[in-house]
Amino acid sequence: MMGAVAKPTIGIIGTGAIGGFYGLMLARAGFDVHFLLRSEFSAVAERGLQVNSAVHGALTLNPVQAYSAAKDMPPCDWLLVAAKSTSPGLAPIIIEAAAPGAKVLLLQNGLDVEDSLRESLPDSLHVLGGLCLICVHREGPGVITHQALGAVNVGYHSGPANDDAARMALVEEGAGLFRAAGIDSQAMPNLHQARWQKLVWNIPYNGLSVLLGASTTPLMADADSRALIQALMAEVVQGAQACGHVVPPGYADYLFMMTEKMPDYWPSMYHDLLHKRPLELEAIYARPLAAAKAAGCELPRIEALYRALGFIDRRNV
Ligand SMILES: NC(=O)C1=CN([C@@H]2O[C@H](COP(=O)(O)OP(=O)(O)OC[C@H]3O[C@@H](n4cnc5c(N)ncnc54)[C@H](OP(=O)(O)O)[C@@H]3O)[C@@H](O)[C@H]2O)C=CC1
Ligand SMILES: CC(C)(CO)C(=O)C(=O)O
Repeated sequence: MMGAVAKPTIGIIGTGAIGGFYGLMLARAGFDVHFLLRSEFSAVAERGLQVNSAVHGALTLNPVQAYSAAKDMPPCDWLLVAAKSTSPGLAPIIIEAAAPGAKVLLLQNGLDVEDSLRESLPDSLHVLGGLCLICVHREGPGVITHQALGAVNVGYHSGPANDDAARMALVEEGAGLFRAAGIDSQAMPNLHQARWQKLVWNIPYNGLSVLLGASTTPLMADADSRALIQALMAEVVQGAQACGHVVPPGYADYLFMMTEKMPDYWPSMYHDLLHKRPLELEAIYARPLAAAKAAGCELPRIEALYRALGFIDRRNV
């Protein structure tokens, strides 16, 4: 008789909107999920996590296996890293919570976010990237609003898997966790390319929400902001292509139309502005600009947006 396959132990590093939402969904699906928190630790330890979802209804998880220090967490087979790309010192935390040969899945926006983490992690750990196509934000301590979408697409970055079959097996294992929790998840054969593609949305909307103080509905209702969004999207496509990546024809138009159908949405960068947290400018703007420049491609509109955001970010203390 075949023995039952043990479910992996999952650690959430950074239980905010993304970590809280996916962690809660995985825990409710029966996975053993352990949540690392910082400012919201006491609230979540006392009252649990709550997700008010326009897709799944009102969901709660109480009690929560909550931790204020990684050293107290059990060794985790999968670590879902959902702290912002601006959060310093994640590598030692990950190392403390990782089981031998653990899979570290970085659920952040931006380009090359895995590269900087990889440098500080032991070779024995796998690093994967997850692209979250979702609209979630923190409403209050342990309370998350989920407005729309939800998929996580997974790709392999680096680590001990030394051939395509081994890498794809791990990607499928990661995608399988989300699917088991009722979340759509596709395997991405080229993580770097997929990160460029996601920037076609994040570069215009994240930055313009901060610069113009506007959510997606007003941005999509005004002729000037529409033109600006489309011009910025076209530059991201140009940058991706200069770096050798394929962006399918019509992809920017598809994202533009998708945004028209989305409920009114404030991108996560706007929430950072509001709460006086650092903006994710390095990952979402500086790295793509530098990569395009190195490939001989100037992106003047994105550069102007980046400089304006830098000004705002430095004064937002
Ligand atoms: N929100 C969204 O809809 C989407 C977000 N993303 C990306 O996902 C990533 C996460 O975003 P989001 O969930 O919105 O951000 P949040 O600010 O809601 O969550 C980040 C969480 O990480 C915690 N954290 C940071 N550093 C540490 C640490 N050292 N130890 C423990 N906890 C820590 C924060 O704690 P504290 O409470 O102390 O700040 C916070 O709870 C970003 O890269 C974002 O761009 C991608 C797609 C959609
Ligand atoms: C809104 C959406 C779906 C765009 O890709 C998103 O995932 C984000 O805010 O980063």
